[in-house]
Amino acid sequence: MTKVLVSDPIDQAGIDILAQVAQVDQRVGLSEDDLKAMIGDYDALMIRSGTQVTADVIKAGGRLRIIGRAGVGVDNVDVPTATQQGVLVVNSPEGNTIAAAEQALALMLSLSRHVPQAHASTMAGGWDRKKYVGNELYKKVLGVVGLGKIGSHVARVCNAMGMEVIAYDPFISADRAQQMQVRLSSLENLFEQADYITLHLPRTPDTENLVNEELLGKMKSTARLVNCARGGIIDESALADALKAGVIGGAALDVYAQEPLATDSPLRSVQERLILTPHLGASTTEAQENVAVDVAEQIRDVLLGLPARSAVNIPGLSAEIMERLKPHLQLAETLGLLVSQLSGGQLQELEVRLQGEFAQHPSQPLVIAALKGVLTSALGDRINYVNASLEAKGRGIRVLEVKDETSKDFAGGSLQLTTRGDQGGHSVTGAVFANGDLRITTIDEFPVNVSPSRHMLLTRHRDMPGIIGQLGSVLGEHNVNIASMQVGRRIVRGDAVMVLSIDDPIPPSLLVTIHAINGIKEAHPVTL
Ligand SMILES: NC(=O)C1=CN([C@@H]2O[C@H](COP(=O)(O)OP(=O)(O)OC[C@H]3O[C@@H](n4cnc5c(N)ncnc54)[C@H](O)[C@@H]3O)[C@@H](O)[C@H]2O)C=CC1
Ligand SMILES: O=C(O)CCC(=O)C(=O)O
Repeated sequence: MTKVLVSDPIDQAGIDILAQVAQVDQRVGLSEDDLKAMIGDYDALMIRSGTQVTADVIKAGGRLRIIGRAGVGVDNVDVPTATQQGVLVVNSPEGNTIAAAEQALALMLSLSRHVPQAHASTMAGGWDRKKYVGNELYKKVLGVVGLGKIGSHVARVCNAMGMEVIAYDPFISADRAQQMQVRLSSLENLFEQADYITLHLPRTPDTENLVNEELLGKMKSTARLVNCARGGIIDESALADALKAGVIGGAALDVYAQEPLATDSPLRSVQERLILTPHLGASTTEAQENVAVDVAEQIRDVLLGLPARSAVNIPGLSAEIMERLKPHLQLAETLGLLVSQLSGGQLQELEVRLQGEFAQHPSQPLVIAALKGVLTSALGDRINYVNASLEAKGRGIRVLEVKDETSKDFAGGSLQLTTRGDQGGHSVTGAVFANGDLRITTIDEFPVNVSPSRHMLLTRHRDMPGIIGQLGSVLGEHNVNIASMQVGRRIVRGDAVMVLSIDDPIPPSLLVTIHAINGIKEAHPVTL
């Protein structure tokens, strides 16, 4: 029975999708130890930001195939360990973009018009119209740090509100910024010039405490800072001090270095000019339904053996590419399986050569598929698209990618895999024919035209009378049925290869007999 554990509150629409293919257990509020004890029974885990999916949790998930994060940030998942263990991590990169952007806008407006403070004062019986005089956003300078999905939506809305928008994002081109009517700036400049600063970047080792005492000191004394991105990007003690000393005009935070916010956090001692919300950026009905459906659909698809559209730990392998390149990926994996079984021994290098039209496809997914095939013989089910590159690297296998657009061997091009290792090397080529059929087109230097089949026997032998007959007899005597047979050779009575598709695997004792046939130089049973 396929089982999914849901360990954070998830919209019912997502649960209904998961229930189409699995037993769904909802257990909110588990400790790390509880999770470790339970995870071994589950094929998938669905979370929001509340669950910490640590390395130990992932390692305890013996049959865990996918972790779905109903949201953007995967900083509560140990992604490197998931990758190493071959566990796919998916998220919902766009489901809560608008919600988070609107939370930042709500906080900016709340800061400029003192909405929470005025509300509290009025509820307490007051009627203070002087104390809560605010400022307009119109014609003010907004500094956006991180001009990605959320940052650019904030920029668009604020442009429409008549603000001048500047941005700092080292990964965005000036052209792209210009299209959004945003002027790029240095981080220091932005902090000096802006009346409002809003953060929309990820928390990484580079961005931790990025907004520190020094940067806060550059802000105008009237300027206001909003963080709806991630806690830990702002040094919270330095911010508390800056607010108390009037170094900056105000701040509004939705996210914190430690969540829930510690009772003794220095932020709690700031009396004025600070608005705090408990990580509500994604908490709209619409966003929660979007992310739940988006991630549940991906979990369902992966459990059914289909690709996920927003995989975090398979770079370059989107669902769209998986679908478009399906036969090509199958070919790469099949050739990988084939060449690794021909090669044996310790592999040191794999060359992936994309020839003719093949060279126009993105190479990274094809390389990953080839590596998956190559490593399957050694690692079986443990290897998948998630961990293939990492496992290859860990084994010291050098991967070379070659694109040769000039090759004209087949209309759709061809793919060649060549191994080099302690037992020499082998090379196989294949193509995808118009109807999606896969063909093996060369084995080492010999041309062949073979459809891959589950069990095969490949020999390298001297091209001389009697060998084919003898091999056929030996297989017959051992009750191994031959489905098809083909010989490839370059010169008469030189070396040749024989490719047999057989209905049954070759037992080891039979292989010894085959090797003993005069003229047979190599014999490789292959399972694809
Ligand atoms: N408060 C909440 O509930 C929510 C928070 N988030 C958080 O919001 C943040 C932004 O999310 P998206 O816009 O969807 O991500 P995104 O990936 O579309 O954009 C992030 C941008 O930050 C930029 N960036 C990276 N390093 C930077 C640096 N050192 N300095 C400046 N810019 C840098 C990137 O180039 C990118 O353009 C993420 O941290 C995400 O986890 C997202 C959704 C809800
Ligand atoms: O699940 C949540 O409410 C948090 C959303 C969030 O921070 C994210 O998607 O990165």
